Amino acid sequence: MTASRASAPALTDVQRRIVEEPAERKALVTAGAGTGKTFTLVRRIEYLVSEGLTGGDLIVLTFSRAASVELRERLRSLSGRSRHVRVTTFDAWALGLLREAANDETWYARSFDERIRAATRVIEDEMRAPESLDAVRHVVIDEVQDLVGDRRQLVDTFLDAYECGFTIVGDPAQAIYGFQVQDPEKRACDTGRFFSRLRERFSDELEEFALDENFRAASDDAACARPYEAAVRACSTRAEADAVHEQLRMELASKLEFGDLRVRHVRASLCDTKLTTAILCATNGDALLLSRWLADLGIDHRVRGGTDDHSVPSWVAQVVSRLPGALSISRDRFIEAWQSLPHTPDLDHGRNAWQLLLRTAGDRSGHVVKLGRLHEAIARGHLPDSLVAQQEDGLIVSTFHRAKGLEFDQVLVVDPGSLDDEQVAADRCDAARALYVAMTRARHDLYRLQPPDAYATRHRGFRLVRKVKGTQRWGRYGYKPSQRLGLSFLGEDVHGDHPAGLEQITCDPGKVQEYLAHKVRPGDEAVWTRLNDVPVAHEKRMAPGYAIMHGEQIVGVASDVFRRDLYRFVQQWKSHQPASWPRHVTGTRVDLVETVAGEDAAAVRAGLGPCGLWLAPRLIGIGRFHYDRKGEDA
Ligand SMILES: Nc1ncnc2c1ncn2[C@@H]1O[C@H](COP(=O)(O)OP(=O)(O)OP(=O)(O)O)[C@@H](O)[C@H]1O
Repeated sequence: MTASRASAPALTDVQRRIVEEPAERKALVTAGAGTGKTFTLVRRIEYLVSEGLTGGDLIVLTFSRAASVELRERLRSLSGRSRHVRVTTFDAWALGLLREAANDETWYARSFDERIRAATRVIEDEMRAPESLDAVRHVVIDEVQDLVGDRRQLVDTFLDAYECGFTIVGDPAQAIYGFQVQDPEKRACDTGRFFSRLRERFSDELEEFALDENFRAASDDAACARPYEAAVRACSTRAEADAVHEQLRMELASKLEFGDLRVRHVRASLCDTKLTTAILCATNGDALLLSRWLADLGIDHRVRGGTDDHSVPSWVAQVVSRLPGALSISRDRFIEAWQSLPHTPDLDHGRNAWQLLLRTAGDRSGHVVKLGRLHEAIARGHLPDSLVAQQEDGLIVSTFHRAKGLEFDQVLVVDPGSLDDEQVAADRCDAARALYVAMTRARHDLYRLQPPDAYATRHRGFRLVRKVKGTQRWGRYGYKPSQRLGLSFLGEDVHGDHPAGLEQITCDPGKVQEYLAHKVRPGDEAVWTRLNDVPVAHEKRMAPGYAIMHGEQIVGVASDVFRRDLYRFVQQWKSHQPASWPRHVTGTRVDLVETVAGEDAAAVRAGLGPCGLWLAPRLIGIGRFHYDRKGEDA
């Protein structure tokens, strides 16, 4: 997705004007999909750096870790000091401000939204606002259409309080991060409010720009959603959303069907490594079922996680396990351990890995990594974006939302179907904009893809796979209201406090770690097996324990989060009867093997050293329940 500076395309006249504005300029750029907003921002940052701005003078803000990694990657392709500009998410920026204002470590334990609100109060209060903010000369924000709720307030407050220039870019037609404001009414009011506030507040100084040349779409098919941009941008009522959603669906229906994936040459063109390919679905439930279909056909792929899903790579725990008893690591010891890892990782990658660890948990000298600090950073999720970046190569399956900001050579879009009657206007507008985003991601080819009924969330107009109330999960229901046939998995479903083998079901934890490092691969099947028949603690509202099996080997046990959500799901209908719990749950796959930070004492008891870091599988998919009792089998 990046190009070296020498081979980078030339800027258009408007792009150049934006790029070369003085640092004190307040510039708002609104433009459609694929018109080069991010491309222009990168060059703008490069220009500002060439004009003498440094890390302290320049703030670059993005929404998600994925967006900040993408922007940083693009900056890295440039030469000089712009490679080192700090790109940060709103959440990381807020946390940084709070820590500067008062070195109170308890901020880590608060939610993202709490930190954002607290950081806003810090900026408002002259006595507490960090001095570093006085130095800021320019703020760059990408995808500003998503700025709603607390994050909008944070930026509003900062721009009111500090006199600095800004370059803010966005596309109102792609405003779909509605989850930041749960209440759809409030969300409808908030959408677009940042743009209008900016225009009011800086009416005299604001310089507005529009980009209108689409550089992404190199074919008519790839450009087919463009004519709907104005309608998508403007839609705010139920009728408008329904109309444009239907028009986009009809446009999609006129595109070529990708073909039957059971046919070998069709599969081969899906997995062509010379092309980047994405399959996009409306919901995560759709994406998980589609992923199951691909797995059943033996097609390698990755499901794109959410913005806050992050996993620490397995090499971290593997390196630590090669340094028994160590409390800190030097570069030489790290490289030595790195070279002994399985799957012969290359040395350049090892040198980068060392730099990432230093950034995460380096000591004052900048030459040694403290393992205690590393444990703390992993446990708190306070990690550099590049350490936890999702792997983006190969075939990607994603929701429409999560594909925002990305582009691919070929894109296959699954028809989202008509909007549900019960959806309110704000959600309908979000859905129309999400479909527009999906249909604007292709560089060359845009296709339709229809999964078979067995892998679709709807059957004969009935939603058999739907969101489970009060959880982030997707549930598989039957035609009878009492039927509970499966549940989706989340990142935190494998118990992380103690390593596999130590509690609930005992075996040699060291051997499990070896097994995870050498035998478990992304895409492998995992089966959840109920550990006991005791109808567990109803007062704790938890389902029984489950062991996670990879073939004959136990690789983990279910976390309390999973057991509570399973309890809630199964008991939803049968609240006055003792529930029957699935004997097995199949249909889960290993997403990856990751490093987790658990209890130090548990690691010591397990013979895994003093650092509390070990390997655990992360699982994905919508499981399928298998019950003991006849007639209830899924
Ligand atoms: N002046 C240009 N000449 C040639 N290609 C360009 C130019 N500007 C941008 N591009 C290319 O157009 C594509 C889209 O650019 P970019 O991702 O920056 O668009 P965007 O407006 O941020 O898109 P979206 O909002 O849809 O994510 C990229 O491949 C980029 O390299």
